[in-house]
Amino acid sequence: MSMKIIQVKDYEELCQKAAQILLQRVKDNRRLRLGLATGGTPVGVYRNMVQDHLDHGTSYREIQTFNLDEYLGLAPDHPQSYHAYMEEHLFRWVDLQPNKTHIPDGKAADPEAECRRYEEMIQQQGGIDLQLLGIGVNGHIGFNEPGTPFDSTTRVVQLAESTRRANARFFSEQEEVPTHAITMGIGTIMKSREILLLASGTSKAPVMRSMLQQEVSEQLPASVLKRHPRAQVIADQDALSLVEEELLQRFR
Ligand SMILES: O=P(O)(O)OC[C@H]1O[C@](O)(CO)[C@@H](O)[C@@H]1O
Repeated sequence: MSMKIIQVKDYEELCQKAAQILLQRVKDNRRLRLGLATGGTPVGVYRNMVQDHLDHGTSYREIQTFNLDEYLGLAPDHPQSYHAYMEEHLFRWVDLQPNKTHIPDGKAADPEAECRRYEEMIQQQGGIDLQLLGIGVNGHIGFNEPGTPFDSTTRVVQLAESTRRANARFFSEQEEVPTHAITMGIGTIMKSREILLLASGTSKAPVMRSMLQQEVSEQLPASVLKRHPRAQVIADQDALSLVEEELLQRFR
């Protein structure tokens, strides 16, 4: 199977659909190794998972999670760190075990060593079964900006200015947005057995068109998913508003 697109009406439906797929995998495999993403898009997905946990008691006790990335220089308790984001939106509400949730340490004394440790730990734990992804307006996945080699692994990267601008909304000032991050590489992401990418809203419409239209290229990191044997994209009508119906048909 090659990359498939699930088209949904709006953000709410996107979140329901994504949560439904994640929950199914969690129920099928109590020891699932789940790759998690941050950013605005997955917030509603996590809300649906929390609601399901409260309503139906779906348990995460044996689940391991691996986050894609973390800002360099932000301690876990910094309010804009991805550690804090995960606590706020998911970890504190469900029964995930703290020793089974993994996020790169943005405050590591030796960031290069931290990257090696993180990459090795993922592979030692058996690799990721299902990786959740968002997409940046420039096509980045994780913090893998355009030009990232497809065989890259976990490493320190410099953020593109467009990424820092897009994420400035979470900080009080643009200057506070870190300039660097630790991110899984494209190679790390592509080793996942299954991938689920989410795209919502008109700001993602141009990049979604490019991703579907253009050849696979390191200039558009998310395009690599067209080479993954089990990748699905859930996108709402706004995100697909610039994609011609004929092109969409090829990914159904
Ligand atoms: O969901 P958003 O906020 O549009 O972000 C898209 C992507 O950009 C990032 O937030 C990084 O800039 C990723 O973590 C995310 O997947």
